[in-house]
Amino acid sequence: MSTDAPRHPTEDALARLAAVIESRLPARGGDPDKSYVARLLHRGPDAFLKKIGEEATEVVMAAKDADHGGERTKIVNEVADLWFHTMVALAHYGFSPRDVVAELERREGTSGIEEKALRKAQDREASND
Ligand SMILES: N=c1c2ncn([C@@H]3O[C@H](COP(=O)(O)OP(=O)(O)OP(=O)(O)O)[C@@H](O)[C@H]3O)c2ncn1[C@@H]1O[C@H](COP(=O)(O)O)[C@@H](O)[C@H]1O
Repeated sequence: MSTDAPRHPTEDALARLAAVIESRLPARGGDPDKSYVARLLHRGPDAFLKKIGEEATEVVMAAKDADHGGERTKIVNEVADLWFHTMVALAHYGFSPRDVVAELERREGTSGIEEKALRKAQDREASND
């Protein structure tokens, strides 16, 4: 897990939340009776992975509602729920938001179209071997 210092206010907020989530891990003594995060982690991957699926669906529903004149801010609320639950999963698997940001930084400047073409060329080469 990365221990780099946060470099931006957004990262700072994510790093603070990640630190709280990590403090709720069973190995760190998180108490399922007092903490929602500790309860989710205590119940194991099926519990928080199911929440990620639900929250992702809620993001889609909020966006579709907004497309039909519904409240746009619901999108932000649902994405916050999704990010939060994915952060619980990251903590369980020993990662932090910094690791995700590092991956996005690694991809910076590479067009998805370029990346996909490269991947297909590599697949073709591998299947010719
Ligand atoms: N950001 C969040 C956060 N976002 C959402 N949630 C909870 O995630 C749950 C979302 O589930 P739903 O919206 O589906 O509501 P629900 O029907 O009550 O959920 P379930 O019964 O299905 O679990 C709710 O209980 C929310 O309160 C959060 N709970 C905690 N945090 C952060 O985590 C920190 C630690 O929380 P505790 O571990 O509870 O102290 C808090 O200080 C916050 O910073």
